[in-house]
Amino acid sequence: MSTVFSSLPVVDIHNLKASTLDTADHQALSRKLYDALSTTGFAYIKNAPLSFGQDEIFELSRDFFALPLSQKMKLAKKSFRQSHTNTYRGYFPTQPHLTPDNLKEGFEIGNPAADHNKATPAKAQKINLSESNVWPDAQLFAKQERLEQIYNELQRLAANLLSLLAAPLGKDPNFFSSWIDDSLSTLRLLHYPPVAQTVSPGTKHAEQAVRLSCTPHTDSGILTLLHQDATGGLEVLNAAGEWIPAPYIPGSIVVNIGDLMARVSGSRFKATMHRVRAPLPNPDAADARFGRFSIPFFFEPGEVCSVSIEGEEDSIVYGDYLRRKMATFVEFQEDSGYDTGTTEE
Ligand SMILES: O=C(O)CCC(=O)C(=O)O
Ligand SMILES: [Fe+2]
Repeated sequence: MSTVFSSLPVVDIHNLKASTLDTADHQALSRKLYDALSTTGFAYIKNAPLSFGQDEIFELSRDFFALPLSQKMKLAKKSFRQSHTNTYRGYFPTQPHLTPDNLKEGFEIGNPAADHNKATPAKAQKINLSESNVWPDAQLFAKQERLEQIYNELQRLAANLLSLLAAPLGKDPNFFSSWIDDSLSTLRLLHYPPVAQTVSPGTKHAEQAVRLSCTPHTDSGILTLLHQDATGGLEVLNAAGEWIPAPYIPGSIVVNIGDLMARVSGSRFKATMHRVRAPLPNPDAADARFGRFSIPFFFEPGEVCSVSIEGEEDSIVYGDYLRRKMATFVEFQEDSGYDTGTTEE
């Protein structure tokens, strides 16, 4: 359980830019991050060493989602288009018929440098966790290479943050190193279309009238690095049961802990519940189809990585853990509502 916070801590990580951190700076930064993640489970980080900013990453994301649905559906995962071979990476459309309070479309990519020919357990399973990425035609979307660079930078940043956390957790400095090999991290572009806020008759409490586009959840994995646009709507649950807004702070990204990392840390790190309020229609927007955009990067270990859990004798094989979790994710349920046989739209 997190603490009774009323705002989220901000941690300036400009020191990370220095290639060799002096020990005192390193320890101070480790401590600040540790304090944030062991109380609220969430923090804004500022001055991250990234080559791209808010404007670039969201322009790129808008370009993707502005593609016609027929083009995006060419990249749809097999659960939406049975004739497709991509089971894990690619596009998922909104599913208003299944989840009106989870109204989002997304595009997911994995490690661009992964060796897809390597034999992994995934090949024999329904969902291939190590499959290659799928991309729109380059004439329609020219940003594949840039997105791959962004993936690599976020992966490096997550690995650096993890290495800062090893010492305060009392772990060996290389404790997280094996998690980087063949990592299954996911970069997920998300778009939440605008939703008219209709309050059902008889709704007494403001809380019941809240329209959501992402239902309350904890992230399942290790560490999430989230870029969000300036629309607002992300809220984080404190220990008193209050939803605390986590609006965009210019120049920041949000970092939060997932369930597995909470276990690895012997519950010292908190995997805190969060949700996203549905964005309102904005008649002044340049494109009225657009509501909110966000880009979580989920840092994840490799499929065969053995993750040791504090206080538990047996370690967990990450791929097995992920498959069990995925059985509960709506984007991975078969959705015949989208399939019109084998014909492409
Ligand atoms: O869109 C957001 O701000 C949060 C998304 C999120 O929590 C998730 O994808 O796990
Ligand atoms: Fe989340």
